[in-house]
Amino acid sequence: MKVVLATKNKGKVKEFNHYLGHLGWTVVSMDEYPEIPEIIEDGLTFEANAVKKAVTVMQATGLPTLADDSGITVDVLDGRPGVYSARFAGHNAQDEENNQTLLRELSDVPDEQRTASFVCCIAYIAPDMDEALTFQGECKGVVLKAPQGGQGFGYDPLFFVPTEGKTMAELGVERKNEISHRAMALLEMKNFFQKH
Ligand SMILES: O=P(O)(O)OP(=O)(O)OP(=O)(O)OC[C@H]1O[C@@H](n2cnc3c(O)ncnc32)[C@H](O)[C@@H]1O
Ligand SMILES: [Mg+2]
Repeated sequence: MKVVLATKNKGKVKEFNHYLGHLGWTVVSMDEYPEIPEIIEDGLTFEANAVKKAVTVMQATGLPTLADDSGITVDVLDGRPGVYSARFAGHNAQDEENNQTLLRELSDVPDEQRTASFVCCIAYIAPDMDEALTFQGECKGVVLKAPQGGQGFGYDPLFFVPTEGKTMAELGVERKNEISHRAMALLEMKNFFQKH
């Protein structure tokens, strides 16, 4: 299977390539389609944004397309930043700035109240389909008070996974792709395609 991966996030590209490579899928990067304009992620849910990204890129390329919308939901912040995770510190914010914003918002919050989840929705659509398929995944963790680890991307250095005894940034792509929110959504997708 040949698919376009509708993301500009290099960390996601690495994880998808690693996972889909094992499945024997051929992945075409968005770099090959510089003419596709920026997609405004104005959905109120991960699903709405993932579908919007997948549909836009499928229509522009005429190829089967996968998109991912994801983020961190922090319990004590009533689920924020959620779908706004990429823009927590403002439009076009860097990972480092978003992480600083998260640490600041949680500066007075004790350890036992720093629980959070990483959430991922993957959308798949091909030209012959009426609507996108979507697959969800979630991974529970705790937001640390300082970053730990140098792998991964985004909020990974702050996201401690109790069952692993490590942050996501300490796991490496192989292990992250077995336990992360993205891995869970990819597993759902893999199971679907094995049955259909
Ligand atoms: O929209 P695309 O082009 O795919 O790339 P993006 O980085 O803007 O991706 P999103 O809109 O889905 O925003 C996701 C946000 O959540 C963060 N995030 C998502 N998955 C993550 C992961 O596995 N580890 C750490 N942070 C993650 C990521 O850093 C962004 O700030
Ligand atoms: Mg985005």
